[in-house]
Parts: sequence; C-alpha cells; structure tokens
Amino acid sequence: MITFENVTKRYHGDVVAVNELSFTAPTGKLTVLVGPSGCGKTTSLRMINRLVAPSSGTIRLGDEPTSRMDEALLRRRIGYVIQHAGLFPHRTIIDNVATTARLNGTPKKQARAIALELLERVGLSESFADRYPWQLSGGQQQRVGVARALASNPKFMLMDEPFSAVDPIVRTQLQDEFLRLQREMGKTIIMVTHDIDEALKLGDQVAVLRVGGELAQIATPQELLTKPADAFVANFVGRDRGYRFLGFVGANGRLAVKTEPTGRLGDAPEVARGATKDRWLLVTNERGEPLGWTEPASLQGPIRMGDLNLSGTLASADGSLRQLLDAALSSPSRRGVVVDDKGQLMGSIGVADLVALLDGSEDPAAPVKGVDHAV
Ligand SMILES: Nc1ncnc2c1ncn2[C@@H]1O[C@H](COP(=O)(O)OP(=O)(O)OP(=O)(O)O)[C@@H](O)[C@H]1O
Repeated sequence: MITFENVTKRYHGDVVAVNELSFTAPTGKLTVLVGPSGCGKTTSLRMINRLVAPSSGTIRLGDEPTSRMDEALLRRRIGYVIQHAGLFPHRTIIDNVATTARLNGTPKKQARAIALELLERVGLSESFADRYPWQLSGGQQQRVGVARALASNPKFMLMDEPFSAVDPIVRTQLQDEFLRLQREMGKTIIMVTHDIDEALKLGDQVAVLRVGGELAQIATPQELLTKPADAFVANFVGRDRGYRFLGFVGANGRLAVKTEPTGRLGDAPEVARGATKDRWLLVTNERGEPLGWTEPASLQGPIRMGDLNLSGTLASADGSLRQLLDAALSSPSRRGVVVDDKGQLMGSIGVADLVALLDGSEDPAAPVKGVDHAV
C-alpha cells in the first residue's frame, strides 16, 4: 500500500504543484493518476521515490513514512519506468536490465540470467540481449524499461507515461501485455498518464487531478464513467461515456448465442445458397475460425477470399457488452460473431438482442433457456 496524507508541493515557495493530496494506492492494485497538463501528476509520482521533496504531508510505503527511509534503499524497493524508457545508451540491453539486480548485490551471472528471463516475459527474445538501445524500436525500448524496473522484483512500481512514446497500435499491444503481466505479478503500482482512455483501461482505481494539484475524484473506472463527481471530471472523462461504460459490463449469461450457418472457401454458389436463407453467409476455415461474410446471391463461382466482407469484429464469449455490440454493428449481417478462447466460432448475437438487453426488456436475472450457449 502507498498512502498520501495531505501532501503538498510548492516549487520556489509559490507555484503550488500538488495541494493537500490524500489517497491510498492499495496493495496489488494499479492506481492511475490522470489529469490535464501541469496538474501535478509527475510531481506526485516523483515525491514517492523522493526525486522531489514534499513541502508538507506524509507519504508512506506500507506503514513506513518514506521521509524516514534511506533514499538509495527506498529507490531500490521501487521499480521506476519513465517515458522513452530512459535506458543507459552505452550499455547493452541485457546490461540495462541486469543493472538493478547487480545494484542489489546479485552476482553477475545470476543477474544476467534474471535479465534474460525478464526480457522474455516482456516479449523480447534473447537475440535483443546484446544490442544497444538505439538499435531497438520505441516499443521495444519501452519493454526493456519495464523489464529493468522488474529486475529487483520490487513490490512497488511507479510508471510515468510508460506507453506514450509509441504509436497507437504498439501502445495498445503494450497495454494489453502489461495488464496480463500485472495479473500474474499483482504489484502495487501508481501510473501517471494524461490519456483518460489508458487510465480507464488499466486502472483498478483512477485518481483525477485538476490543475493546482487537487484531487477531483478517486474511483473505479466504472464509477468515474457513471458517477463523475463534478462537471470537471465529467468533461475530462469525455464523450461516449455511456458507450464506454459498456466496456466494463459483461453479458453474464443473459444473452443466447444463436447457431450461425457457415460455408467454406471453395464452396460452390449453390452450396452457399443452400446453406442459409439469409442474405449473408459466414465463412470459416477448417478449424472453425471465422474468416468473413459473403453474399451467396452474388457469387460468380466457388467462394474465394476476395468474395469476403472482412468488416466484422469478433467478440469473445467472455467479452464485454461493448465488444459484443461492436461485433454486431460492424458485421454486414448485423449479427456479431462470437468465438471461444481458441478463436473458434460459437455462434452469433443480433443487434436487436443486445439492444433489448440494454433496454432492460430482458430480465437480467433470468437464465437463458433452450440454447446451447449463452454469454
Ligand atoms: N522543477 C520545477 N520547478 C518549478 N515548477 C515546476 C517544476 N516542476 C514542475 N513544476 C510546475 O509544477 C506544476 C506541476 O507539474 P507536473 O510536471 O507535476 O505536472 P504534470 O501533471 O505531470 O504535467 P504533464 O502532464 O504536462 O507532464 C506545473 O505548473 C509545473 O510548471
């Protein structure tokens, strides 16, 4: 647990960067600090490992005030990941990661073994070990930054805009991988971002700060979306709040997955037409993985890849209502394709069924009867 008790930071006696900030970052959870530029996020983070000294107030790691700890030891107890990874440019990747373990007194050989294992955990193969940071992409450097912070196996981690220096696709990938890693590790993390979407996606709880370094609200992502404390938070959380909230709600067994007729590549037009009465036919491969939709009536010959409409997204059986709705809306048939954890077709759910559920005309508590699958 990391606790802020009435923490204030004034720079040069007058700029109030952080004002009477109090909150708790619970053990094993990821707390995100978010807010507009200059609201004191980085200052708050850097006060935890004493790169910045608070003007007043107390920060505790567990029960212990950080002010009473030895500065070097304190920093070794906390993993720190910063924007652009902040790697040592003249050291190889493996040495960058092994440094923290070495500082903690681990023998060289063992530190290298730990570093190699960590690189693999963040998705980098051994072939990166002897390269230099400049020989890696931004996303790869960020991974090394995370591996380096993990090298001393700290209970606490501070992350300052760790995924911001990369393009949106790599960013999503890094976020997903990090979430997976955190589920295994269960570290106590405080992360700073200015991106509310990132905050809502990653945070177990999200603290919204306003300029002047005051806490506007601290809550779970769901609460921020549904019960913003004031107009500033509502505005900051942004548009699409209703739709984005669906990202946190599962169907919880309230939706029947209907059997979806399928065709295969190479099927003759008459076979495809015989397979369904609907305008659209779903095409799968031999493993039952959906490939796309085709219109049997307009086929000129056996189904080819070029005949497929690929617009539909896939929803997983345990996916959110947002994912299910997106799958249905993006599909030309308006039936969202649902797959199991192996990516194989389970069936489909129509827009109307989803809307009925959202509308409340489906009884949320009622089990779905007479179907093979429900999500
Ligand atoms: N070393 C410093 N000396 C004086 N003022 C500072 C110093 N560092 C930060 N500040 C001021 O303190 C306030 C908070 O800065 P901080 O960097 O913590 O904000 P932030 O929320 O992390 O901003 P951003 O999202 O733009 O990185 C700002 O007004 C900033 O100008």
